Amino acid sequence: CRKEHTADKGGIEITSDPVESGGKVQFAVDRLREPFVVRFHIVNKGTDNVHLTYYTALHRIHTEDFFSAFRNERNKLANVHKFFLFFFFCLFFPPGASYEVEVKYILNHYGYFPATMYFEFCPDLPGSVPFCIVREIEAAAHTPLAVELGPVAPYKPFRVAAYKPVDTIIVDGVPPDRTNPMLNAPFTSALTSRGLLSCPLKMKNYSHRFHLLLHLEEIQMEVDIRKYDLLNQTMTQDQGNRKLLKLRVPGVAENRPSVLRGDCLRVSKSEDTVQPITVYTGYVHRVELDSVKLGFSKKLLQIFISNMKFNVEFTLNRYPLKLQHRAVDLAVKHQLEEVLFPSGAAVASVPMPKLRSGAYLYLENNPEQHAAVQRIVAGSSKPAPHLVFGPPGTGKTITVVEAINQVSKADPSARILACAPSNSACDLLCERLQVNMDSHQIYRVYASSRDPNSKYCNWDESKDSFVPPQKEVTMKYKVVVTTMVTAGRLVSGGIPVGHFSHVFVDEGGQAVEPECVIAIAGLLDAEKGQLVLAGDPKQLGPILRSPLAIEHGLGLSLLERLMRHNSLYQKNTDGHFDTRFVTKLLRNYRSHSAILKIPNELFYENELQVFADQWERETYCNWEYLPKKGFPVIFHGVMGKDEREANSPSFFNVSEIEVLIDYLTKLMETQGKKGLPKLSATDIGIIAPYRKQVEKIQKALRFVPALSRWSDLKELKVGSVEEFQGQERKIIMVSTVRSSINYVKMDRDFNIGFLSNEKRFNVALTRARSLLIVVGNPVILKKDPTWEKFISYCVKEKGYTGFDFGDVEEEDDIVSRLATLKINMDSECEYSVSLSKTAADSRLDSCMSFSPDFRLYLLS
Ligand SMILES: Nc1ncnc2c1ncn2[C@@H]1O[C@H](COP(=O)(O)OP(=O)(O)OP(=O)(O)O)[C@@H](O)[C@H]1O
Repeated sequence: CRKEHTADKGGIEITSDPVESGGKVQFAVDRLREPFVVRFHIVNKGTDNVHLTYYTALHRIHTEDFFSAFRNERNKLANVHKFFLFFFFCLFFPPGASYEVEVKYILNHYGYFPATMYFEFCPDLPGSVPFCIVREIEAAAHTPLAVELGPVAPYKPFRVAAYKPVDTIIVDGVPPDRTNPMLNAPFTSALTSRGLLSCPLKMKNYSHRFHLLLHLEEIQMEVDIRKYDLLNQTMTQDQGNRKLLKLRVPGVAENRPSVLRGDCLRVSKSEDTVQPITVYTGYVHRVELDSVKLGFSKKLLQIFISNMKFNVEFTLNRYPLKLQHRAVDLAVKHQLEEVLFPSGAAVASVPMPKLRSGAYLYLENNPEQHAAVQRIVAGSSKPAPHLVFGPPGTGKTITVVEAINQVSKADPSARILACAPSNSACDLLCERLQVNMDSHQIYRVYASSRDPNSKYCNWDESKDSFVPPQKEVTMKYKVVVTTMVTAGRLVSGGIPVGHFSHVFVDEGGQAVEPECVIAIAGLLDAEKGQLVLAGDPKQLGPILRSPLAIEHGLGLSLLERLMRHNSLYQKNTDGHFDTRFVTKLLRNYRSHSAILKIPNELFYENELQVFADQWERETYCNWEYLPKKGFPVIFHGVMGKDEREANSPSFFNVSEIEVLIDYLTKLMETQGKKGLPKLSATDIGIIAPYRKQVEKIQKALRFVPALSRWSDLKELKVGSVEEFQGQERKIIMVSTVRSSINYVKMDRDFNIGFLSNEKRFNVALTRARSLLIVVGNPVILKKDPTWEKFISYCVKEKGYTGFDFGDVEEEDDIVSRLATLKINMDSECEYSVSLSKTAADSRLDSCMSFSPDFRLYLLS
């Protein structure tokens, strides 16, 4: 369809200066606010008379930025137009005649400004049908930084291999040391009754139902992973270890596909066609940004030569799934009914203890937090779990940390397991625990794929690697911190049931129930153990692939299930929670009220109260670069381009990075002046939804000399929303990247990006204490109702700056014009449209969003 539109036809030929390629005229504008001219030469090379009936530009650039002049061959100015209007006239084109259209670009901002030129012609013959020729224009204004960050190679997507059943011989490879061999057991369960899925979850059907849901999820994962299979790939010998082969896997850093150390891939030589085909399994020894290092059998290494082509199949890592299957079985075996389906019957009345002095005893200023810690120390909900829930920044993690501290002080024999779904959340727990507890008492257990950053952990210096936690060593520590999945290793390692008197789970809303149960079943005593779950169901939840598993409740965390379906955790008739079981926190100690306003309105019924320290939250209220003093939120509108490079599927947007770097430089220049505090790189966090953008931002941080004045620049955290869940920074910058509407569906399908994901929006926008800067394309983001609220709020409060998208009102003018027109499209489509106002609205709205392909699609 696009080719059809951009093709010359009817004898008319359109060339341009700068020269177009494939219907696209691309050029860079060196200086802002200076005109750049694109010339279109229209020649009738045919034998018939033709009329140019109208031409127009579809775009959203401010009218002052873009206008055209129309000249005939004697260079006389025929017409000067400002675009954003449709031009109707009838220009006679006899054979051999030529005209020139000049389009002048004046860019006021750095960024990427696309437009589509649309010319319509009609042959001068009775009954003839009009036709159109389209040219796309892409104007870009970039700083040297953007040039440095631009694509290293044009994007070339990987070809998806079609599945063909073949007869194979498998040659096993060499796994890395200490890989748990408990992987890839055969898929056993028979998918039985639908009834099992439709009846309510009970202890009786607990394991069966979760086995079934987990298998449904696994089937979908199997289907999804096939999409990443690769054809005709070469591998290289690793320079450091010649026994390993390196394979490029673009997207691996973004879990597309998800590959971890110890996983295995299957490769076969592309030239092998005679069956049975030999398939070599390679074990992943190391995952890098866009490649993996694989250990194969000698048999492959002996025949390996460079440039040898391979077909590659990814396989699913079943380890976390197997642990979840085992956990739900153990839950039944160890009769955890009063923990997972508490009735409250066995709850004893216990006195509230007096708390000992501790680092976080400022919790005394908050009666809910203080009481929660007391109740946890007393074990007042036992054996039922105690839930701590509340919106962002209300001190859930601090309450958990202080409760751990107080429990360990009150009972020297207490042994505590502290878990969270992600490593970053576990690291935060460790960091905060160490404020008040002796580091010798805390043991951080890492999975083998992690870098060590804690002194007391399962890192073996002599082996330069993580080792499985030794039972005797682990049991000596008062507090063990690990992710829920890695907690499964404690069960495998033989830590006895009841060793841990307490299990604390932070960010409990982020894990599916069987994942959470890994840290409980086989570890916690069903009667004497105390489980504490903290989290916020409105923040990031579990990531699942199977629509069927989601439909039947696998997406519900244990925390959320208890809150929704168990009366102990619901408000009683007087509208209050039973505080023996539930603590609801509502005082936000983190952020300025302007930062919280929209999330509070959208997700928390305005219940959230601002309690953050006044000096801290208002630190940036007078910053000279705020669009409005007193409102420490900036939405900086950027007309960027979401690009990809080489064959990585991940996106980046250099125009947004330029703006981020500009703000960072301004923050650096102004720190310590005019009442602003000195800043360290750890005070700032940058959130981006795609791995490539994270990588490019990190590169930009190294590129800008001014920023090297921050000696701890490496500590400036750049990461995904998932990596920021539970975290906070004085200043948070968010780069939304998305600038083309036609990638939005992809975001939804792969569960990436910011759009169409309220929870990600909520987490990203509630991390800042005193300054929040969001950089993005308002026109695209506004299509999402949540973002539309936030952007309108920023505009209304005068926190909006950057590219002027205020022309949207003017669209109404065009829409009304359109509405009155009968538009004849090209002969292929052969339809005349009389647009109604509403139809025109939606058509034009879509036309005006920046994707050229999409606009062309609509035109057709
Ligand atoms: N009672 C309190 N008084 C003063 N500051 C507090 C209090 N409780 C928590 N804080 C501070 O508030 C901030 C947010 O706390 P915390 O990270 O525990 O919140 P959270 O509810 O876990 O947040 P999130 O939902 O984002 O994970 C921290 O800086 C913490 O030190």
